[in-house]
Amino acid sequence: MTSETPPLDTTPASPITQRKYRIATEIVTVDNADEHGAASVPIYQTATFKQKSATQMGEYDYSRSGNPTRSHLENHLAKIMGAARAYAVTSGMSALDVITRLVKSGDEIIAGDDLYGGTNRLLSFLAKTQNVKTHHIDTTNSQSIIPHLSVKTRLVLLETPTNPLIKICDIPAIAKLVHASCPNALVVVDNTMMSPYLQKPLELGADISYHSGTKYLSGHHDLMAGVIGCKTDAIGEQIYYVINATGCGLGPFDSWLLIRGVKTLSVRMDRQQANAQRVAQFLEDYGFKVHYPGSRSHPQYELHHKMAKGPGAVLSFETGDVGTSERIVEATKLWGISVSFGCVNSLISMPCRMSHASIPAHIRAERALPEDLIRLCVGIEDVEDLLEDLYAALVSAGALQDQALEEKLNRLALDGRDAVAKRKD
Ligand SMILES: Cc1ncc(COP(=O)(O)O)c(C=O)c1O
Ligand SMILES: N[C@@H](CCSC[C@H](N)C(=O)O)C(=O)O
Repeated sequence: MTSETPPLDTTPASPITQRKYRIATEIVTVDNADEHGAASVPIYQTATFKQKSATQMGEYDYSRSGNPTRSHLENHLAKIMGAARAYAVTSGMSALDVITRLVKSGDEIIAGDDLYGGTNRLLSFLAKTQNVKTHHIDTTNSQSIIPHLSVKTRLVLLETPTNPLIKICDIPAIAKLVHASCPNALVVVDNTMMSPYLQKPLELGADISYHSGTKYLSGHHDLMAGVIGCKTDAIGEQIYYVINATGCGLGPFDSWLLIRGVKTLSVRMDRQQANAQRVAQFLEDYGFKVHYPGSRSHPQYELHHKMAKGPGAVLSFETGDVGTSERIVEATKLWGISVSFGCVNSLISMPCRMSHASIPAHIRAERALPEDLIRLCVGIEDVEDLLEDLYAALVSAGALQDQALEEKLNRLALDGRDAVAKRKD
């Protein structure tokens, strides 16, 4: 697709009320006017497109510039994100890379003090190599942005909820402050944790909303992708220019996989967050400090629910001891030890050892990121199995006392060792 081609109108409406379909319907309804009536969007696995003549160019010429499978995905994403334009690129980091290319040497970025480790790494790289300074602030206090706003401010980069401390910021309030004093600044929201099903930053005042499509949008950890949604065509033009110039557009097969994955977003998310709610409650009942916007104890519970339709399925909790946390993570069986989130399978990780290990230890300490923090990404399994597995891990790690279960777990471990020894004999 060329930068001039407007997205297809993919906004069907209810025949009775004439209003836009509800988000769960929009998510699963991928328009596909295929000439053969293919039920699934075809994969245009091609680098080039033949032209009618030397002077008459078709809609597509080269897949770096545009590909019909990617266009289908992008039109669909624009619809569900409420974006004028949406673009699909090769990873979430690639999406942020494209966005930060709108920043020039001497400009400044304002970002949170709790944010994904890879984002922190890219911002540090820009500071070292491009003379682009980032001010890291506590985004939970909207006013804390004011002293840093200036003519140099080009991007204000927000996560809400943040990864991994699940802090919430007030998108409308911050966007208002930024737009009032810095007309050239763009408010950019990393909406990976929520997905457009739960939260639509562009409708809350953001100029750009982006996602790691690797996570909820695809849902199965079988692809890497990034998605950029733009509030206006003018911003979309700038973003498209960078994508075409740098060549990071998503390939046809991954575009197809992402179309397939996104169709089940609402059912996955409903189930995942229902499970997460139970897991958060379970941990709170045992006295752990839990970070989850579905918990009434979350300091910004009200604010989060003003902006989002649900709490999502990522939560973190503290045990008070790094060794205990390591033992818990290693004792789980159903919860896979893995970075990332948004997958249908449940995952457990220690951010300071894994996803946020690239943030130097002294900066993690300055930003009060607890070293013992455990992050849970809750999947679609039967929640009773998830709770039993977590309970057994907490007991076996010594975080909870249950002598009968401890003895049983020890017996099972010994039986297991005996069985292995017998097999070797
Ligand atoms: C909040 C958040 N944003 C962006 C990214 C980057 O996405 P990707 O891994 O697809 O590059 C990640 C994780 O990797 C993330 O957790
Ligand atoms: N080795 C990777 C770690 C990726 S972390 C992925 C995800 N965003 C998460 O929060 O778990 C890296 O250093 O980038």
